[in-house]
Amino acid sequence: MSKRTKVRFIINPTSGPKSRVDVTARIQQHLNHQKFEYELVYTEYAGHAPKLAREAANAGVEVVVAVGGDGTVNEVARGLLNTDTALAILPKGSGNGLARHLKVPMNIDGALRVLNQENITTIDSGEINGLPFFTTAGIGFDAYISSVFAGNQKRGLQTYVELVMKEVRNYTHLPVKASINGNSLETDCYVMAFANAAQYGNNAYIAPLADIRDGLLDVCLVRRMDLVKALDISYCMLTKQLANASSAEYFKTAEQVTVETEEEMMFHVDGDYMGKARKFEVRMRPLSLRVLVP
Ligand SMILES: Nc1ncnc2c1ncn2[C@@H]1O[C@H](COP(=O)(O)OP(=O)(O)OP(=O)(O)O)[C@@H](O)[C@H]1O
Repeated sequence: MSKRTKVRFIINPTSGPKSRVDVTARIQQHLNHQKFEYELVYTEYAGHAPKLAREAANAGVEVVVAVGGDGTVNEVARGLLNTDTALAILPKGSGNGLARHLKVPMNIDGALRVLNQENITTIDSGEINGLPFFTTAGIGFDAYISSVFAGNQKRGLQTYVELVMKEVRNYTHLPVKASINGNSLETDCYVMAFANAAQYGNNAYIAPLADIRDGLLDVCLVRRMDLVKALDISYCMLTKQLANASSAEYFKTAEQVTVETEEEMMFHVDGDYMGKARKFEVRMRPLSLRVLVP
């Protein structure tokens, strides 16, 4: 028998809805065992997955599978950056932005079929204040929502939408100084989203023009918010029209974006709240991660 590909599944037991499919049984049933030899490891705490992924890469494991949502994908992918080991995704979160962008099926069996095909491409990643992101990062309202969502007992899309509807009136813009494509900009900022992939997850397209292999950062700025704009932006996100919407401004850049604020602003990385800062430096790392795609 020819040499089998080594695969490590890194499973976040806390991610996704409570009623979950038995992932290990599905792997046993649907993985092509003639092609792959595999092991399963479980994360024991937040921040464990990068170590588990890097350890696998150093040991010559060819594919590491993130079993979880975008937070888990971020942690696993971080550990694999600039290595020969490829990332695969078994989506188990509520948003699954990177998996959706890459057209990985949302069901475990379909995602395992993608794994079995072993079709690999290389994608960009982004970095905000030195922290890697693969889907989106952002400052302002979306980070505020991720901070509130993190403390919420209930998860899922409905909870998320309810939270956004409630908090959109409570959150207010802050003045920022930004440098984008060599232009200085003094503006109010309700939200500034930095995108590698086109969507936040759940088919909410914050950056419909994003190409994950073009080396470019897509930036979406909403200066101020009111109810009419909130409805327009929601509609445009769901219909992939945000790049042309009057309520938002959209840029693509190959250069570093710098944003400075007097007052600390919250930021997130792939939907996980990261804290506050007064200065943000955002850049791309072109073609820095190998991934399995359909
Ligand atoms: N064993 C663990 N215990 C507690 N937290 C963990 C553990 N393993 C990973 N985490 C943390 O859980 C966070 C959320 O995981 P993930 O995004 O995969 O699931 P989710 O929040 O259910 O999905 P979504 O983001 O799509 O809603 C990760 O960022 C990670 O830091």
